[in-house]
Amino acid sequence: MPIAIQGLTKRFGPVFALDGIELEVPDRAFVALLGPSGSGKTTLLRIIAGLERADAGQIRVDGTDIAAVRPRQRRIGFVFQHYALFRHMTVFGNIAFGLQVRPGATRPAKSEIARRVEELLALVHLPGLGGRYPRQLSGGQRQRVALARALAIEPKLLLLDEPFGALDAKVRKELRVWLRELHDRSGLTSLFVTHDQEEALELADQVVVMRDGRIEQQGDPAALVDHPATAFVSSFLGDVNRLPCTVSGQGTVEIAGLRLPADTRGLADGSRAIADIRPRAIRLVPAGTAGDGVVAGTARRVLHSATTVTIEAETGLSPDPIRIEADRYAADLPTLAVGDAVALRLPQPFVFAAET
Ligand SMILES: Nc1ncnc2c1ncn2[C@@H]1O[C@H](COP(=O)(O)OP(=O)(O)OP(=O)(O)O)[C@@H](O)[C@H]1O
Repeated sequence: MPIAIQGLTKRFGPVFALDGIELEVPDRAFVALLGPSGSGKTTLLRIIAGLERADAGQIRVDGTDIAAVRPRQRRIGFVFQHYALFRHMTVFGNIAFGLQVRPGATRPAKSEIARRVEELLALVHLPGLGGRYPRQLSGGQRQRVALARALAIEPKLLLLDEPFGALDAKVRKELRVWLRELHDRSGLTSLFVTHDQEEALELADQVVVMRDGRIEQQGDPAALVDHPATAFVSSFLGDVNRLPCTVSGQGTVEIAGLRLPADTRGLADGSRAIADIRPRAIRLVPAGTAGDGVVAGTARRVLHSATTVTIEAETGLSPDPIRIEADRYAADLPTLAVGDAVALRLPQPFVFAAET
């Protein structure tokens, strides 16, 4: 079901948890709400779910203002990180709960509930585990039961608040791939809260970046990564080298004498700006190489991780060394030691007005 949110505002004392949110979510979309702690993600989800009331604004789900619909009748399923399973109930009992508490006329027959629960257990890849208690399950299995419980009421809209936040990285990765498949198969519209940018970019069709109760930028993952609208989005979506620069003509910036092409629209010639360059976008070229966008430097640190090599190089372009991140299995990666001469080929940076 499509969601349309207009002017949604929520204050807690002096804090604007939400400050005039405008958001359109198309039918069947998988949308990630991404933002730092306290940016308003959970509050937005709780208001849609009916667990919290907005001070102002409107939410329409499938064209209907949900303020007039009781939470139970909204057909919204939710899975929250801390919204634990009922410990004293079996897996079966947990999943069946939403159907069993329906008023008489709309409550399915016992046999029908049993059939649905079995179907859901198969869907979340836990067949035959209906008789277990939550304590007899792993963290990942518990979250899948929580998802089956949310799906039991046949929601049109699924709200997920860091559902895998407490799980280890490997299980988390497996579950998010699986969740995306489940979303695609079931025809749901899903809103997923995370503060993990990798998770948001990998999972979602649309990513909404929030900051201080406002939407900073919204778009598909590629648009956000390739065209961050603000310095905040640029640094929030991944590691950046942030270099002071000057706008030196249409489509060019100068960083300590080095000229680079850049999208400088909206910035005045001669104005001070910042140039963001991702460590992964920098190429190491043989020392001594000259040419456009190439700067010479000296390696000051070389750090090895399981899959990458991070080099910090002093170049004179910025007070701090520039970080370069390379795939450690790249065929052309030179072996470097601290103190070696290096040359870096810089890509087109993201440029923003200097922060005042
Ligand atoms: N019940 C409450 N009472 C007072 N302030 C609240 C309440 N709930 C949220 N806030 C405040 O509203 C702001 C937004 O909080 P919210 O939980 O929505 O952020 P969030 O982006 O989900 O953060 P996190 O990633 O840490 O969960 C924060 O400043 C928070 O302290």
